[in-house]
Amino acid sequence: MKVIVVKDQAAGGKEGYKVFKDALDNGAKVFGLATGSTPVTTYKEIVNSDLDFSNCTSVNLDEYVGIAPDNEQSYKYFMQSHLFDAKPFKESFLPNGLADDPAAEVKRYDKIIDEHPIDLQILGIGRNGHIGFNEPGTARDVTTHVVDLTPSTIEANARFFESENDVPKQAFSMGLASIMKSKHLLLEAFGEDKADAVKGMIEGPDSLDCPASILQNHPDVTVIIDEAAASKLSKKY
Ligand SMILES: N[C@@H]1[C@@H](O)[C@H](O)[C@@H](COP(=O)(O)O)O[C@@H]1O
Repeated sequence: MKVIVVKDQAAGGKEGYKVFKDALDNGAKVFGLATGSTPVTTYKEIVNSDLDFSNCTSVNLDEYVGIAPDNEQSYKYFMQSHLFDAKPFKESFLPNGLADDPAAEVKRYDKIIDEHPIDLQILGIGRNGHIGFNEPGTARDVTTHVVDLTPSTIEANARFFESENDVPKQAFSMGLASIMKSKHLLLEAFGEDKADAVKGMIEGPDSLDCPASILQNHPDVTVIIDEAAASKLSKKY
């Protein structure tokens, strides 16, 4: 893993932007995208740049079950407002939170990922080490699936909703096997509440208890963290 420690999230956004730019310059055509507060500064740098994704495809990591794409809490809405409105892609895929038949939706999404192999996948990390919505204990050979969110994730994501009760209890998520197929992975983490998860990912045992520790097995991972998220690492990076 290439670990880059920056002062704060704003500086992390600038580093994240460089990874996207390098990928584009090197011919990347398919970008795996993430939501949450973490990638926001990277998306902002991209929006304020002249990078052009109009010949590219995006494939998002996850979406809440039961939420319509035009609902402000949906990940689709997040992507529109943080990136796509300013930087449209040729085509953009997200799971459909309102799919009538979840099993068929999972198949549809796996087919999309198979047909659009991801060149660069950006990831955040949950406080419990989840990536996408792959919670601790998730098997590593799983592709897209419906996840029952853990109380810790529901509590952490409640800040985006009026109350914790409004947070959906399930989500569609790319699986760990799908994520590991991406050519290059960029994981970002900012703030002290990510320090344990970051330590588990980089220095902890490679274990299902910390889903992000699977990244220790990927040949091309860039990790961008701020000093607070790096504060529990025993080695200097
Ligand atoms: N499914 C998302 C993840 O993709 C994200 O990485 C994580 C961290 O969110 P944040 O970046 O807001 O801390 O939260 C959610 O659960």
